[in-house]
Amino acid sequence: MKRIGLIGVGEIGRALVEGLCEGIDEAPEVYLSPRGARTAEELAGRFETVRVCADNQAVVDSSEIVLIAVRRDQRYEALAGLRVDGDRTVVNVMAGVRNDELRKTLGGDAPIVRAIPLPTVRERRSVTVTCPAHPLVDALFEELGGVLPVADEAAFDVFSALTGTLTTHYAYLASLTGWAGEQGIAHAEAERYVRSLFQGVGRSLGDEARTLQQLAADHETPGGNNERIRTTWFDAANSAALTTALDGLLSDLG
Ligand SMILES: NC(=O)C1=CN([C@@H]2O[C@H](COP(=O)(O)OP(=O)(O)OC[C@H]3O[C@@H](n4cnc5c(N)ncnc54)[C@H](OP(=O)(O)O)[C@@H]3O)[C@@H](O)[C@H]2O)C=CC1
Repeated sequence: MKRIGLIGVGEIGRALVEGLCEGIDEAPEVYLSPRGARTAEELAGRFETVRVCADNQAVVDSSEIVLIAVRRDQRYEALAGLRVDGDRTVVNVMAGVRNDELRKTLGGDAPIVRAIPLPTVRERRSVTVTCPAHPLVDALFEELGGVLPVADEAAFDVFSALTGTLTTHYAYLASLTGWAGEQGIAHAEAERYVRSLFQGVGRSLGDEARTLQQLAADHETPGGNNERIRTTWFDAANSAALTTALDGLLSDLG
């Protein structure tokens, strides 16, 4: 049975513990840092294999894999004086902290793997990008919905940039709803309809036999309404603006 430690039991930490333990017969042992006390206590109360440790070093000492899930600026305090030797593996989930930066803050010579878990690990439905590949860590994320190991942090940054597009998607749907409201449609009706439209998109994305281009083509009548909006709104200028925003984000991540 795996022993997993978690330093930083906040939003993503909770999602990871729930994904690892909820409804699992042989859940791993999970050791939590004491900070984020309310969440840590609640998780330990809910899951038999979850325990809260006295301090962060006790988390390390109890675990084979140690996930570091504090905020970037909290890492100095969280990791001060901590030693993680080579018989353990560290998973760095902090956005914007490269593995070599973390290495400088962390005592010991444990291998460090970077990862981007998303909140849907809670339902074991999220593909997690890791760097570099590591058998234990990749097996852990495989159980949480899948793993996508990449060769270097330059590739990792490209995937990080993609995760930055999620809330824009919700804002786009809210804009569609707002536009319908301006045409006199009741907000609740517009929102219900937009949600239903795009839940259909979500389901069709699960059909991996068709490429994204095929899915778009299959939903579009030549000369029809979808083609009209795609070509008049998502035109060359709009597409170039998206590329510029992603390029800017990528260069800041690097
Ligand atoms: N939220 C997300 O969807 C994702 C987040 N991440 C990354 O995960 C990290 C955490 O994000 P998120 O969960 O949203 O943040 P939260 O603020 O929700 O959680 C941070 C947790 O760290 C705890 N903490 C602070 N200082 C220490 C310390 N010295 N020792 C132990 N624990 C400490 C906090 O405890 P207290 O409440 O007591 O201050 C809190 O529980 C970030 O680096 C973020 O970039 C990565 C992928 C997705």
